[in-house]
Formats: sequence, structure tokens, C-alpha cells
Amino acid sequence: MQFRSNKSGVFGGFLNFFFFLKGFLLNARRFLPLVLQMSNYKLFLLRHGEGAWNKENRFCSWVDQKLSENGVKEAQECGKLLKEQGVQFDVVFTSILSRSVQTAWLVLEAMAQEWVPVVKDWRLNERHYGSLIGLNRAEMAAQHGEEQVKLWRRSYDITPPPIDESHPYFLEIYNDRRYTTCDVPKGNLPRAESLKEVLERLMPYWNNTIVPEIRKGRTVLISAHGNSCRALLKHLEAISDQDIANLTLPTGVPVLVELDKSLKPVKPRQLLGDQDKIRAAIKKVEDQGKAKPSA
Ligand SMILES: O=C(OP(=O)(O)O)[C@H](O)COP(=O)(O)O
Repeated sequence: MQFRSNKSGVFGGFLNFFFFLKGFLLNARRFLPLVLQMSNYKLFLLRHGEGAWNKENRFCSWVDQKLSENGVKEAQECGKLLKEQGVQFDVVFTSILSRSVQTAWLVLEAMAQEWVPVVKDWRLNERHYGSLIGLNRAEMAAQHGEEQVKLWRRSYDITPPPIDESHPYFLEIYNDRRYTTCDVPKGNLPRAESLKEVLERLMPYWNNTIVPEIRKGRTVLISAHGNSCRALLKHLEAISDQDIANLTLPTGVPVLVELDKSLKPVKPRQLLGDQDKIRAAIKKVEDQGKAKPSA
């Protein structure tokens, strides 16, 4: 970088500084993107706050339940925590189920970042639990055994029985206008999904829509569901088909994943918040599949 002025005195000093600044800014345009590429990307995943059917221990899936009172608090607490940590989101992605959208709003409100764009897509929806939708997990465990319920919930490639027209929630789901807005015809939307199938429908959206935002250096929040977040973590962390069964996410707890420029994790994921409470919340979700006599 050359100083171009030969003039002396205050004016010369000013001109020298001007040309120095100009040269610096011109060069910065070239090296700043490189610096951004070298630094890690921060991605936040969030399973929405507790929904009404989380509380009732029913497979909720594509039924559009709102957050419970406790779920609202969880989302607000999550926003407060992220604000305290100085997180600044650039874009938020949600499913088209109200509980994930409502969670995103509450988080942004608690962070005073309501202006941040929220982008919704069915590909972030919860796993489609087929004919299990609406059923109580503990009652299912009493009828079919805890092992079977664990297979339905946590195996990687077992698809539960599909939902059909006789199912009490079929029309509520498929007559909903939101499913006419998807990038596939309504007739081709899933009727049941394994976690593997969730990952398959999620990947095009991840690669084509979310990844470009991350690569621009934007801080992204994905406010989604237990199983859509598990599927994404399986992909990011290359978790084996067997080990993914051991990953359970509690509601309302932000998960920070730091990625290098090839989108590989640079350190273990961090579940942010009080670690004792998080451990207890994970156990509570796992225990939902234990048999209890029907009320
Ligand atoms: O709707 C559901 O998940 P969500 O509360 O994350 O949206 C599923 O019923 C979660 O069930 P699971 O924990 O048995 O996989």
C-alpha cells in the first residue's frame, strides 16, 4: 500500500491518511470474505417448546397442536438465554406446523429480534407417524410392548403403518390448506415416515435453501421438531443408523452446532442451558415410551 502525497504538514498528513484508508478498504473487500470463510459457522437447532400433546404423551406429528402454557415459557426462556449469550440471528427456518412457528416468534420476541425473517417449509415438519398419530405412547407400550414402541420411535428405517382415510385425524391433516402450498402435490405427501424418509425429504431443502444462507456467514436458527432435528443432526454429525436411536432432544433447548467451511462439526454439539435440567428433560422424553396402565 503506497502513500501517494508528498505534501508536508497537517494537510499532507490528512491526505496520507486518506489514501491509506482508501487502500485498506479496497483490500478489505478482497480479504474479508476469506476471513469469513475461515471462521466457523454457528447453526442453532431447536425442538419447539412443549406442545399440548407432548404433555398428554400422544404422538402428535402432523396434527397441528399449539404450545402448552409450559411450552410458551420454554420458548421464552430459550430466547432469553440466547439473548444473554449475545446471539444475533439473520434468518429463522421453521416447519409449517404452528408449534414450531409459535416457538420461533417467542424466541425472537424475547431476543428483541422480531424483524428477523422467518421462512416456513413442510420439509422441516415433524416425522409423519402414520396410523400412530394421536395414540398415547404409554398405552401403546402396554398393548404392544416397550420394545415395539422404541422401534417405532427410534429405529432409523422402520416406517410405522400408514395413515388412511378412516383415521380420525386424516381429514384434519390432508384437508388443511397449508398442504396445498407444498412443492409436491398433496397426493404425494407422506402417509408415514421412518427417520430415514424424514432425512430424504429434508435434504433437498437443507442443501438448496438453508446451506446457502449458512455459507453466506449468516447465523441460522432452525425451529423444528424432535425428529426433523434428529435427522439433520444424523446427517451433520454422520451418526450411524444404530447410534441415532440414542439421540433424544428435549423441548425448548437450543442446540448449537459449530461447522467448518465444509459444514462438518468442529466440536461436539452443545445443548445450551442448565445441564441437570436438560438431562432430566431428556429422560422424561425417553420415559414417554414406558408402559403405564391406561387412565
Ligand atoms: O410430534 C412429535 O414431536 P414434536 O413434539 O417434536 O413435534 C412426535 O410425536 C415426537 O414423538 P417421539 O418423541 O415419540 O418421536
